[in-house]
Amino acid sequence: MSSQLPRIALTTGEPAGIGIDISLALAQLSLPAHIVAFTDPQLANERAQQLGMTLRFDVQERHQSSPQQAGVLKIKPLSLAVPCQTGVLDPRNAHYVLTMLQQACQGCMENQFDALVTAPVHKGVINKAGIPFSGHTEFFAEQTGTAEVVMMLRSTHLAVALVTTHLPLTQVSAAITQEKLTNVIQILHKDLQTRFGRKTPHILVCGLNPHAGEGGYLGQEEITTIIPVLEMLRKQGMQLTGPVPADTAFTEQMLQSVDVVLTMYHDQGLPVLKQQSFGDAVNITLGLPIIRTSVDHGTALTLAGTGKAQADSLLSAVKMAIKMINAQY
Ligand SMILES: NC(=O)C1=CN([C@@H]2O[C@H](COP(=O)(O)OP(=O)(O)OC[C@H]3O[C@@H](n4cnc5c(N)ncnc54)[C@H](O)[C@@H]3O)[C@@H](O)[C@H]2O)C=CC1
Ligand SMILES: NCC(=O)COP(=O)(O)O
Repeated sequence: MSSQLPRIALTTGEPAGIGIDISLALAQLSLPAHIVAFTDPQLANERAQQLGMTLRFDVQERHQSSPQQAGVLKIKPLSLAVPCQTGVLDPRNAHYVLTMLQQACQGCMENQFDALVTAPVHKGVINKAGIPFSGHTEFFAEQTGTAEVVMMLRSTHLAVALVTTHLPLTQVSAAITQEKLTNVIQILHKDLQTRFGRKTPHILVCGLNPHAGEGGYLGQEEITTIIPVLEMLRKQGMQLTGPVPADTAFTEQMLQSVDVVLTMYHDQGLPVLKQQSFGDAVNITLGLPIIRTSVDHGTALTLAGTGKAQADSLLSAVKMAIKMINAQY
């Protein structure tokens, strides 16, 4: 690590959405980190005017590291393909978004930055542009040459990790193989130890089927896949409870002494966390060679340019990144 001041690459995401709005809001704060927003300076300027925000833009290819000053946004300039109409998606700007993600990720890999914090992108419009894209999580895994990563969302009350991420429900069962589940639990266990200081992390593992399969009468995946993996990993000293029925996994009693709940698919775990803490939680990609945190919300197109978008989750993502960077100094 070349600097004790955390250096953060901030991607501002889909230009028509609230990513740039919340990045501008973040720049109103003094923060103990060097933060550089990857964005189109003209977009930043236009959106700031629309929002009635007064900010100074410090546009440079490479900035000297310095703590973020309230009222100044450091910008690494990129160019939109076509001007952005606030709230209106345009597939012609999909390459701009992916270039932003790619350059910021590369900056982290080359040690120009200590962490990557992302504002939301719109997965649909990137696909509409003819580019297969399922999410930042999968994109950064590919960019960094990482075979397996784990999505974990964390609020002050709860942490939820996913075995499968952005996958149609019809493909979930087949994707949960013994190998996949083993890799996911190993990454979760290791990163909770190394990045979050848990000596023996306690992972509560949900079943896939109702009632965790009801002894095989409501599905076989617990018997064929989940139970054998948990038994094998317990022998290696991991603290794993489950598979438990997902419908009662999130009761207060079940969560006592649990560090993270591992759910089998996106909508098994995230609605619970978002019901409790939407707008305040942080999305963390585990298993990457770089630190990556993100907001817990999407592009909220109808709020772009209105001043109604909350920047709390972005601030939490930045604070989490700073904490994770400082833990590795
Ligand atoms: N990290 C990322 O890049 C993420 C991207 N998305 C993408 O966002 C797009 C829209 O997704 P939706 O399901 O509509 O979710 P969404 O999070 O954009 O919107 C859901 C609801 O929450 C509100 N909301 C969202 N963020 C808010 C904020 N910061 N302050 C106040 N209210 C807020 C919206 O107005 C809407 O009512 C999709 O293309 C999806 O893929 C979704 C989640 C994360
Ligand atoms: N629901 C979380 C989400 O969609 C964010 O995914 P990613 O773009 O961070 O991979």
